[in-house]
Amino acid sequence: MKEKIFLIGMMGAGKTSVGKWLSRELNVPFFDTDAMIETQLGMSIAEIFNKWGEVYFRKLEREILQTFRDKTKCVVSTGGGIVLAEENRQFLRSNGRVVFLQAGSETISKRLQGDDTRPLLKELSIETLIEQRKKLYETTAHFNILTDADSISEIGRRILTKL
Ligand SMILES: Nc1ncnc2c1ncn2[C@@H]1O[C@H](COP(=O)(O)OP(=O)(O)O)[C@@H](O)[C@H]1O
Ligand SMILES: O=C(O)C1=C[C@@H](OP(=O)(O)O)[C@@H](O)[C@H](O)C1
Ligand SMILES: [Mg+2]
Repeated sequence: MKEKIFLIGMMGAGKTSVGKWLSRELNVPFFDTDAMIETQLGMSIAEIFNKWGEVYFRKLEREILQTFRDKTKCVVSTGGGIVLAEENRQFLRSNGRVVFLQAGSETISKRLQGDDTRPLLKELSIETLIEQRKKLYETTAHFNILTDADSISEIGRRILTKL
């Protein structure tokens, strides 16, 4: 593998889990944009949304993404809303291989049941978010992978065959 791999897709699609698996398999560093933001501020994503709001979070997210310009081989799991900014969509496509992890709303609801770490779900339904973002994920990614029926390692292996 010569390049950076960016995982995009809805919350609960498995970006963080599959990204960790891929980085272990490929023996390259793993990054998660949400974890990087949390470390930078010393606050959880939910706390950042609560205290500073989504607009500020998106600014941090854009800045964090830019730090990958100078990095080489690695796996990057992004936050589900990274594609909302045109600047990020362009950056992702021109700086690595972009994989859209796709999951249906039922799968996502099941996976995120009882989860209180994703503040946006308090305001918007999963269906609405999919509706708003599906096209953006599709046009940003080099290819997509359906994740509803497979385990994390199976999804990881399917990505490896397509890279
Ligand atoms: N393919 C899968 N099968 C079953 N559970 C999964 C799968 N992918 C992710 N999960 C579970 O769904 C939840 C959200 O996964 P996560 O990797 O954090 O997704 P994302 O980073 O895309 O929001 C976690 O509890 C994770 O264990
Ligand atoms: O879809 C979104 O807008 C968000 C997804 C989250 O990341 P995951 O996709 O890893 O859950 C996190 O960045 C934040 O809660 C906002
Ligand atoms: Mg994640």
